[in-house]
Amino acid sequence: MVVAPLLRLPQPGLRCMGSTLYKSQASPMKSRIYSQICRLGGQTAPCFSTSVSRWQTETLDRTRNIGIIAHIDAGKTTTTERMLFYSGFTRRIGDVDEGSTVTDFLPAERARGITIQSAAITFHWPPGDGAESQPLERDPSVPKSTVSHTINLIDTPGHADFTFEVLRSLRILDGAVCILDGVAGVEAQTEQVWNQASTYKIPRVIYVNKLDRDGAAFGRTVREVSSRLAVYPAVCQIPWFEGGNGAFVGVADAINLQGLRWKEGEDGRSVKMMDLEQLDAEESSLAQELRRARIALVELLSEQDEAIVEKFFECDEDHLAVPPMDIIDSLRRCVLDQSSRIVPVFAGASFRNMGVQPLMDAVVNLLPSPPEAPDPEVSIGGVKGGLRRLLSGDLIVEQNEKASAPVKGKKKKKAALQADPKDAISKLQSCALAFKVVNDPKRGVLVYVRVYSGSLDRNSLLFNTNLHLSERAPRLLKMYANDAVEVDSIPAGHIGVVVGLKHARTGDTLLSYAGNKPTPPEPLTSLQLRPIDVPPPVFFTSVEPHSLSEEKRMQESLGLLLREDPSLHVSVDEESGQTLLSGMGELHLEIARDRLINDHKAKASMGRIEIGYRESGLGTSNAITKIFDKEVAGRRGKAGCTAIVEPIDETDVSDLADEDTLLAETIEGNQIIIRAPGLQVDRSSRNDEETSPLLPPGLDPSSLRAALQNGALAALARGPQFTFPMHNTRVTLTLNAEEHLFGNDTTTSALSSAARQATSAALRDLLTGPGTVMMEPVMNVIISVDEASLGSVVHDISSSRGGHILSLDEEVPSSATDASGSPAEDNRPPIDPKRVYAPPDPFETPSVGAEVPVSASRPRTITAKVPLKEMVGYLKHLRSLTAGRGTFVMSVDRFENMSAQRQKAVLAELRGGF
Ligand SMILES: Nc1nc2c(ncn2[C@@H]2O[C@H](COP(=O)(O)OP(=O)(O)OP(=O)(O)O)[C@@H](O)[C@H]2O)c(=O)[nH]1
Repeated sequence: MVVAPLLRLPQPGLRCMGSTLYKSQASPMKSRIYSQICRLGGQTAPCFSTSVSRWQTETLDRTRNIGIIAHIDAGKTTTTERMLFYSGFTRRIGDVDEGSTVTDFLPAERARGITIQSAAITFHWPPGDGAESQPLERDPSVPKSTVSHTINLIDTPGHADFTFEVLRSLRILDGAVCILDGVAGVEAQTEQVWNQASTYKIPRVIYVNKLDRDGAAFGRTVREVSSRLAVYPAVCQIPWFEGGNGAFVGVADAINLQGLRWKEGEDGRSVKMMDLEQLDAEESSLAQELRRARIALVELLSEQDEAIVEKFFECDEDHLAVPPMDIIDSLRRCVLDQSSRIVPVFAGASFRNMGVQPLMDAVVNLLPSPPEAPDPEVSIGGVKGGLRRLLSGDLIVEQNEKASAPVKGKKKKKAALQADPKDAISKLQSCALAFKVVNDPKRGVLVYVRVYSGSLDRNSLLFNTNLHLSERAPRLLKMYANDAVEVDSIPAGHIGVVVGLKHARTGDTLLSYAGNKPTPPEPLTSLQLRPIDVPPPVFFTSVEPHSLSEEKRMQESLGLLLREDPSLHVSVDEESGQTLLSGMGELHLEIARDRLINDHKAKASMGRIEIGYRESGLGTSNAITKIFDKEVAGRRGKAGCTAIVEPIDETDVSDLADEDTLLAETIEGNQIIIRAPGLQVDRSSRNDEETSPLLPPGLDPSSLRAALQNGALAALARGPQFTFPMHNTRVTLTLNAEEHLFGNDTTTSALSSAARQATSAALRDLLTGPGTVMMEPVMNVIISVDEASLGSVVHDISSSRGGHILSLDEEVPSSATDASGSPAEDNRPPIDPKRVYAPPDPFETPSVGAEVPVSASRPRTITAKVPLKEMVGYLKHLRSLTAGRGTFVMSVDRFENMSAQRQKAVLAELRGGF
């Protein structure tokens, strides 16, 4: 029984095995591995000692923080389960279809067979004690996969509704395995996730799975990789089909020039290995193809890597003679070099337990360790750049030079940056990104963190730069799916869990710093690791507790859900008192409902899931002044302000800020401008606090600003005519000290009420003048179909669904597929798939490797803009139009004004119910 790392140099004891099964041999190497397996077989999870003496930076070289990304159903969970099994982490292979997997451990995930939450798991490959147990020096003449590595694996979800879950997980990865379905090839969602990974410059390898299925086409998939993902596929393995077109039985390895054959029906731990001569005897056409694959591989690498060219000449220009170790080194250099565009491709059928161990070797051999990964982007005081540059002081120096001319409305931040930022940076002890918050029924709320610099220690005070508060980290854990071990610190480059945090949410940046101050020195308070913009939620539903006594518990559960997933939003409709939950998609809200009711045991029900329409003004309102004057909780409150509302297109507020501007900010599609002429705000105080001689004691400009902003936001949550939230609306609030401040009676709650009343009145004023309009979410839709169904799908989108077709290309414009909204890849020229090596697929003519077949099954991509309403339930319809082959992805493009006719129809439908 062998769980052998395969993509290594042939070992003396292994090389001679020829066509005998590994299992029956007893080389010294194998018996070492065997004893490890037996030992690991006796426990469900390998144990870390609580002292992390070797869990330090020097072990980082043997650590991989990787993720698996793919289209839904490509086989991520199935492959992960095999990885856990072969590494000795589990003793039996979990099955997605039976609901017994380790990674999909939420009840909702097991029930639906899809991955919803990303789970972080640590295991070792090759089996052993991971990075900690290894000698620090490595023999460079053998592959990295000959020594045990620590793999932190983040399983990312594949459904489009969970785009932000994917993005959040991607941010913390140093490398990724992209799994493709060998039958479906590169699908629309693969492109989407691929482009998201490109945004973060994540080095990747590709694994073509499901090659055991009828219709599997490795060669076609490889060519699609070049044409649709715009990278050069470096074919490292080719599939082994019995007799050329029979059952899938293994792979031929172009790096080591050997055949690997698994036995049908076994758990995959026994692998028959054969060298080229043996392969010639057993499967000669495969051996010939393997030679072609090796030549193509060396040729491709030579185009990008000088070192391999030298080796090639040293080997008398014989492609087959180049040593495997040189090829591995060259591949690694290309994978880590962002400009190379080379992506190694591997083959397998995880469900049949074939191909997973070589893939794990590739993870260790080819993907980067944390220090080799691209410098993570940070933003600090309005500047963006790499974390390593920030820590070395370069980023701040550069910014100081740029910041010498002050910019309107941003004086405070610039001033802070100029106040010896280098000194502040030197006080930074550690910074980490909370990438996942999970409510564990036994352990409480677990905050998964990736530490980027320093070491996050137990009991240290963590400042949350998103929430601007500090909390202590009482306990730290190293996680194994749903098993955990306590540790004293989590060093840079590693992933761990903080238990006991009360506030930290998914996506927050946490840092510890030297000194006893309650907040870190400026500009550290604004440090953000890889911030992401979350687009507005487009579906909503009401949540109702079963009884009044359940209200508190329901709100607590909702609070937890929001910490776990900040792309969910909760609001309360002021008039009806209803709690509304909004999210990115129907499935997103359905899952939230399941989690609330089944996992959090909240006694509540959810209403129908509806589209989140918006409302916007068609012109500018009159200036409306309101004075709030009322006794609240035994205390008189009096304050006033003037509001004007108007529609906007632009979201840039920097030009609107002047000396009198207290706030100019865009929040959720609306702008709030607060002006206070003559308030004489002094920003020069020693403690960096603002003051004004005109404000009553206990009120400072910062609380005045927050109170007015909250009031305006509350009013914007409900439009005057259709009661949908306002969008594309600018509210300008003006506070005149003489008329609107009333000494000690002016409290923050009175100011907030005055702002709310004035804004609401200005919104109502629109109805007697220009009026308002309903807005609807319009989606960027990318549909993948084959040539035969192209016509009917295009017709359906443009005539029945009121969509605009933007393009009918085979190439997908990468920016359109990037749900993060940022341009994904640079504009690199497309790659001609005809120039790419790919082995022939069964039943194809041998020349097919150079020829792209033009047939009815050629994949086509339709890019369109379609109102979200018309996309509800679209998948089912698309499947019926395309004989089950079509897939699509969509992301919010923008909210658009609706025509009077469409508005009338939608309102009638809403009143009458769907
Ligand atoms: N024939 C065959 N089926 C496979 C293979 N790998 C996975 N499957 C099946 O494909 C389906 C989807 O597999 P999963 O592992 O759940 O896919 P996933 O990518 O994790 O899906 P999500 O979690 O929903 O994103 C399951 O029914 C698997 O049994 C394979 O190599 N061959």
